[in-house]
Amino acid sequence: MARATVARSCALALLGERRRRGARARDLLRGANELDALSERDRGFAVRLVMGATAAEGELDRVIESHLRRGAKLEPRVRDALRLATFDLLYLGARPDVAVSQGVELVRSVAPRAAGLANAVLHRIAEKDVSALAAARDRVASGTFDVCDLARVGALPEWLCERAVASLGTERAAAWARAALEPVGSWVAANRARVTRGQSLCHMLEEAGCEPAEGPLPGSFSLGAPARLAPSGLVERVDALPCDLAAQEVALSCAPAPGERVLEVGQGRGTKTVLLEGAAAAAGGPCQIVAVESDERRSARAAARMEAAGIADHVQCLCCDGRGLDSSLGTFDLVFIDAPCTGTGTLARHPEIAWGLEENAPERLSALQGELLAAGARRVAPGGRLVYATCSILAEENERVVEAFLSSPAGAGFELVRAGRTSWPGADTHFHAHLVRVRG
Ligand SMILES: C[S@@+](CC[C@H](N)C(=O)[O-])C[C@H]1O[C@@H](n2cnc3c(N)ncnc32)[C@H](O)[C@@H]1O
Repeated sequence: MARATVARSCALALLGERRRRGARARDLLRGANELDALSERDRGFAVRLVMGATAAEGELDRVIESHLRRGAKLEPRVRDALRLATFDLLYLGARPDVAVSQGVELVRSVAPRAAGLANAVLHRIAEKDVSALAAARDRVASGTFDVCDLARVGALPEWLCERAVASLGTERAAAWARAALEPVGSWVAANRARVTRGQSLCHMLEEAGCEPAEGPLPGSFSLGAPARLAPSGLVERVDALPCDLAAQEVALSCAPAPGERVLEVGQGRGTKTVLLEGAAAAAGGPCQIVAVESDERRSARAAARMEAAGIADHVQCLCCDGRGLDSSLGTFDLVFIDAPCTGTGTLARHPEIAWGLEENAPERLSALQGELLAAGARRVAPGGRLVYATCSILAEENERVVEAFLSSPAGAGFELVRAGRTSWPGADTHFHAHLVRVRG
């Protein structure tokens, strides 16, 4: 009897740990000692399995349950093993006999008595669902698909696919769904506010064994060996900022001039704050940023990060609600709203998002987004810029929010300069809209 491979066994252990600790897959994988014992290849496979089985969770359960007796209950660790095997079978193109026998062995390793059930279920999936998915893929490729096909191909909830089609049109929605389970690139940005170190980041990344390659944006690098980044200390010292190309594009598109006053709403951990300071520094000198974040822990972490980045003298971190900004803050040359959103442009990087979202999340968030935009607009100086950004693909969080703002009293005196989504292959999708205050 073949035993489950070491990569699959490791993936099963990690999936179980994730479930027990309620941890996010990415956080768990970052600190997982189990992975260190694996070869580079096995490590990559185990990571792919954990990320994929998490991202596809709801669809894998639908498929598995369609072959169980009604009301049958699965032990959580048996379900984990079946999810891994089903993901392998359907989405990684494993040879069916290999995926089935490996899945059975995985189940046997945690619950020997469930091996027979696993064998029956996985055989049925191999017989029925592999060809059904291939047919759905063909229809998506030829543009003759419906929402169910899109949901199967991307292992996504149908309601989300429906909204993606309404927001993006069929062609871009198909590309978005197909990319949902694909691994994304590992990108870093240089801290360009720290000029001497920023200039040699490529060298430092090489020395750390990260295999950097220069990216298409100033200070951007893709990493061939991203696992080497954490131990290098470059992130801790804020020489390098782990940051997808789409997020880098958004920050660079705002590029404050030296000496400008900037208000950032939704600072999070401060990645874009450093990028904004870096853009100003590259243009000749620092800008002055007031960065607002409502989450206390994040705000405190951002403040510490600004110290480590060497820009604390130019950045004031405020923990408060961006909807109630104090007028004593004055006005700003640039107000940048990095709005909380569904994150539907980052599914491949954040595998919990798709099946964790409630159907009313876009509406709930768009109300908050509109309020943040209106409050931020009040702090824009005459002639100043207002930039609204999300990492969502959905029109209700993007275009609709900007349109509602422009047609409301808060939007009087603002003009839309440009708006659109980022479109780097193998990267996240962000939305950014640039407005100017034309009247006082
Ligand atoms: C898209 S994330 C920010 C990402 C961050 N700017 C970066 O570059 O890493 C949005 C942030 O807005 C914060 N937020 C949510 N509601 C807010 C509110 N009412 N006022 C201020 N910040 C808020 C969230 O806590 C979250 O950190």
